[in-house]
Amino acid sequence: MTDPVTLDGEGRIGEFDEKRAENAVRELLLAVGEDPDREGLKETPARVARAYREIFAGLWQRPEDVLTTTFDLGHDEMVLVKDIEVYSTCEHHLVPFRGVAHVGYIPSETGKITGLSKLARLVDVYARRPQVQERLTTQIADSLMEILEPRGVIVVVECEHMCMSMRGIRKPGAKTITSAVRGQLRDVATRNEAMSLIMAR
Ligand SMILES: Nc1nc2c(ncn2[C@@H]2O[C@H](COP(=O)(O)OP(=O)(O)OP(=O)(O)O)[C@@H](O)[C@H]2O)c(=O)[nH]1
Ligand SMILES: [Zn+2]
Repeated sequence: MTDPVTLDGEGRIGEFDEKRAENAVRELLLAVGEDPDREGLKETPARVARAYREIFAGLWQRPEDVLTTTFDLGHDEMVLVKDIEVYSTCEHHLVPFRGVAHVGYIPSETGKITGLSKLARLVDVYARRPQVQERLTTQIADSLMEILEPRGVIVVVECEHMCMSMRGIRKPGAKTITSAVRGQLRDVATRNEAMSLIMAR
């Protein structure tokens, strides 16, 4: 099965090469000293390839593909969706990092807003790529600024990185918090209001 040709975030044309991923997983199993032909592993390369297709699906999506529904409601106060679950993949070790994202914005003068679920979809577009948390955070903020032209944006991401928990420094529970703030949300009072909403449990 091959994907239809799609555009990735940078406008490149391409497709996920499932066969190549499958071969690479088989090679990896051999490299770690496993037997990819033993009963339990026979289907694993194909399974992992399908999983990678899903985990990295965001490479073939653009933010404008998901921020489709916009309305001009004239609402000019802050809109904030918090605790959006994030599953992403650390580009250094190809292991997961997971946590939550909080995404807020103050609509444009005309009150251009988007569907709430679209903010969560936007998080997924960028999370489903090989990532670092800082880039994930700024990409969400910058694409919202570009597409909704709001007066301000705040994005806060809190994640635990498996590369710090299950290997290396082995510090499970350590959380990394990153933020990106644009436009009017840089004003101290507005930013503090957003942060108190985000931090309230
Ligand atoms: N800034 C940033 N660093 C990350 C992120 N995910 C993983 N890292 C770090 O990337 C670094 C890669 O460091 P290297 O020294 O090249 O790799 P390494 O030898 O495996 O490092 P250790 O994890 O310290 O064992 C590590 O310090 C990771 O903690 C991220 O989202 N943002
Ligand atoms: Zn890592």
